[in-house]
Amino acid sequence: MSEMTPREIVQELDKHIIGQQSAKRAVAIALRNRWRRMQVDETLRNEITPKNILMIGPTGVGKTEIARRLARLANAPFIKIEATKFTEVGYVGRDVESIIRDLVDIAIKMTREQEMKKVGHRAEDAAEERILDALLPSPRPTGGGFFAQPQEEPQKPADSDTRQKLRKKLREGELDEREIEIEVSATPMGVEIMAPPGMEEMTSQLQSMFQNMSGGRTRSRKLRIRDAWKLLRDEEAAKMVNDEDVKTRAITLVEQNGIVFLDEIDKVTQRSEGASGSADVSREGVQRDLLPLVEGSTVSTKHGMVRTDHILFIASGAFHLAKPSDLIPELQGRLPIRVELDALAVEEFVRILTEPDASLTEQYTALLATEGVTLAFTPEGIEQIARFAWEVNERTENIGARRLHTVMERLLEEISFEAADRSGETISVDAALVDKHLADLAGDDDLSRYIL
Ligand SMILES: Nc1ncnc2c1ncn2[C@@H]1O[C@H](COP(=O)(O)OP(=O)(O)OP(=O)(O)O)[C@@H](O)[C@H]1O
Repeated sequence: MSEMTPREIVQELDKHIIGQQSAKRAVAIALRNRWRRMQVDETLRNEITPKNILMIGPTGVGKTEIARRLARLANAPFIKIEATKFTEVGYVGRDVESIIRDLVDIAIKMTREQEMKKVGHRAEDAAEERILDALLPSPRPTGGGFFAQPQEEPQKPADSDTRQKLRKKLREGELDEREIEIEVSATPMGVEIMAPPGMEEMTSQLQSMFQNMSGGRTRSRKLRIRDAWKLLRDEEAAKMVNDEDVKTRAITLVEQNGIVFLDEIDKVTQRSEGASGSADVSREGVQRDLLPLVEGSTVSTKHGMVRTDHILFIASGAFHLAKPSDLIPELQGRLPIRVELDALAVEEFVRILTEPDASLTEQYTALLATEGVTLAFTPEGIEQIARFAWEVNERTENIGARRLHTVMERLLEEISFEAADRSGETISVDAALVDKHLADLAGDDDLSRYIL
């Protein structure tokens, strides 16, 4: 659990997202409240539910980015889902509980990766032994035991001279390209088991039944040592990680720390674009379906039951036509914190291009540096890019900061293509260069619509 104070959280978010202070503050408080909740005594703790957030703002201004970065800071499992997905043809009636199931899958993956990292060193040692065993015939008189299985040996034999030499070479990477034959566990059968809704727990039982049937079988593979090493390391790490532990921890992680980002919530209100007759019913139906999740219910997943009471929900929408008050009252009540995000103008675009960690200009500069080309952005050049992106947004469709990606790609297309032949050059991205590459698009709305 993150122990960062709201101020620290906002400072961290500032490294990636320009402006939008009230949204940053709201999510920072929500995160800190989780920590606070864990400090109060247990009876009270169970009563305290998160104050969910409704983010209101046009597309591409950082709503998702704020939530995603927050999740990363908090090491929280995170899922983004479009509320409208549940109104699509073919999806009608698709149970919204799948959001939680997907979130649990994400948490399992996160937890397993963390656990594998923890046993990393031990796994690397074990992999090294197995490679040495494959390189050196086993010292024991076991007949054809060329591929010894160290995990079954009660004690490690002392290194012989040759083994020591090989170990040294192996560590220095001298043997990387050499081929060896190793025994690896046969990949589990490609059986994907789908259980009917509500009976997801059955899937994991069936899955493990199938896995037992394939029962620890191995097959031998010929691989370069470099590849074999990775494979064996992962295999050893997987053996050291306890799946049941991972499951339990992942479920706790979801229950206590999970974040669900519900995008386009405004589109499932009655007043949303193109709303008519029967569509209204299904839109409101989606809100009704979502309500139990947000209010707190138990969802059955293939890894176990998950309570949703303490999951943080961040709903978001542009609310151009609909208003938050068009949501069903119960849902409005469950999204008590309202924050508005501002539309972005030229000034913000300039900052987005240059200030965040790994900003777009930094990314392109680094990419072209690999070709020996130095990109030098001048302040006027950046200003011009920002202005251009803003104008296209105004004239065609406002897609917020996303426009910067398409504009930058277009601007640097020629340079990217030729970079390999221009090693050693320094290219100044100034106002003149920006004009030269983008001028033909500047006056042509139709062309802009297609290209940018
Ligand atoms: N204020 C900002 N600062 C830095 N980058 C931003 C900002 N706003 C948007 N971006 C960048 O623009 C892209 C799109 O932003 P984001 O996904 O947050 O949009 P959004 O507001 O959630 O829109 P939508 O509701 O359509 O999903 C991201 O790559 C993000 O990095």
